[in-house]
Amino acid sequence: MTHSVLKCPSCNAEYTIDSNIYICGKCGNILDVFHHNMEYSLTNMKGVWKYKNLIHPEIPEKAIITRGEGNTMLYRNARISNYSGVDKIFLKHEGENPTGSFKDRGMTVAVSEAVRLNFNKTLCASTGNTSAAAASYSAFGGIESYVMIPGKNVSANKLFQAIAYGANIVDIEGDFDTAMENVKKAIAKRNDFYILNSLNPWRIEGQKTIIYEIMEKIKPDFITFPAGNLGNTSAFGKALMDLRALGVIDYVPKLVAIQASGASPFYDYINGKEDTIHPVKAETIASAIKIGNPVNYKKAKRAIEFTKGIVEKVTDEQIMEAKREIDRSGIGCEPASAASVAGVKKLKESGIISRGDTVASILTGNILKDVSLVPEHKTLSIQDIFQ
Ligand SMILES: Cc1ncc(COP(=O)(O)O)c(C=O)c1O
Ligand SMILES: N[C@@H](CCOP(=O)(O)O)C(=O)O
Repeated sequence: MTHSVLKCPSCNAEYTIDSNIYICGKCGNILDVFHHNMEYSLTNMKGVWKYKNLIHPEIPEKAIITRGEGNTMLYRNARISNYSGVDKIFLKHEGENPTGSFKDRGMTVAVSEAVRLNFNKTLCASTGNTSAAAASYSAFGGIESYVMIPGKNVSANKLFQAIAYGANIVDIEGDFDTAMENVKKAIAKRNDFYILNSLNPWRIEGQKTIIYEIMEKIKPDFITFPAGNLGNTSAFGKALMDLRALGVIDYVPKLVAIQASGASPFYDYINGKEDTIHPVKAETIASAIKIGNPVNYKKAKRAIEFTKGIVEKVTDEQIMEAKREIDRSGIGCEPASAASVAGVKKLKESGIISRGDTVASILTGNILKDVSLVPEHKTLSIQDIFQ
C-alpha cells in the first residue's frame, strides 16, 4: 500500500501528512511529498485525478475539490514550427484549465488537502494567476480565501477573477517578492491559514500531471516552459523522477526553464555555477514571471540536474514577438507563457535544439489573462467592406 509523508529533500527528515507544515523543522528546507511504495496505476477519473495514485493516494474521493482541471490540448501548428525553426514542436495549453492557468492543477490538490485538514482560511501571494485559482477553488470548497497582491503589478483581469470569486484582497505595497515575504511571515506567526503558494508541496504534486499527460502522448527531447517562482520546474523534475523510478519511461527529456532577462536569478545561479541564488529586483513586461527571489530554487536545481536540463533567458521583445506568433496561430496565450516558444527559437538559433528534435512547450496561461498590451492593428470602416 502506498503511504505518503512530508519529507525534507535535504536532510531526509519525515513528517506525517497531518502535520501543518511546509518547511523542514530541522534544516529549514521546503518539504516534498514522498509516496512510499508508489505504484503506477491510473483511476477512472479525468484530468489531474486520473493520476491520484501518484499525487495523493490516500485522500478519500469524497474530500476532493475538483473543477475538472487537466487533460489539456497538445497542439501542433505550422506557423509555430516555422517561427521556432523546429518541425515537431507541440504546445501544451494550460490556459485551458478552469481559471485559465496551470495553477488549477496544483490548486485542486492543495485545496482538497486544506479541506481534509479542516482549514477554513487559505492564503497566498500572487502575481495574479495563483490568486485567481486560490480564490476559485477555496470558494468551491467552501473556504474563505485571502490573497496578497502587489496591486500595481497585477493584470486587471486576474485581479477581477480573485475579487469576483470572493477573495479577501490584501494590497501589497511593493512587488510579488514582498508579498511572498509576508506569506513566509504568516507561516511563522499564524497557523490558521492554509498556504496555497507552490511552497506547499501538494501544489507540486498536482502540477506533476502536466508531464504525465505529455509523456503519455509524445516522446519529447526537450520540455520548455516559463519560469518564475520555480514551482513548475520542481514539479516537472519530480514527475520525471517518478516515471523513471517506476519504469514508465526509458529515457529522461531535458527540462528547459526560460526566464525573462529582467527576472532571471535562476539563470544566473545555474549558469554562473553560484553557491546560492542571488535575489534580484525583477523587471519584465511578463508580470506573471516578474519574480526576483524564487522560493523553489533548490528543488528546481534538482530538476535541472536530474534531467541534464537548461536554464535560458529571453528579452521582453523576444517574448512579445513569440506571443504575436502564438496569438496569430489561433492558439493564443498570456505574455509570460510565450517565453516557452521564444526560448525554443533562441535555443534553435544557438544550435542547442535542432530542427528534427521533438519539443513540448508549455503555455501556462490563456490569452485573456492579460490584455493590457493590445497589439497594433488597423480598424476598417464600414465603407471598406461595401465600396
Ligand atoms: C502564466 C504563468 N506562467 C509562468 C509562471 C511561472 O511558473 P513558476 O512560478 O512555477 O515558475 C507563472 C507563475 O508563477 C504564471 O502565472
Ligand atoms: N505567477 C505566480 C507567482 C506565484 O507562484 P506560486 O506558484 O508559488 O503560487 C502567480 O500567479 O501568482
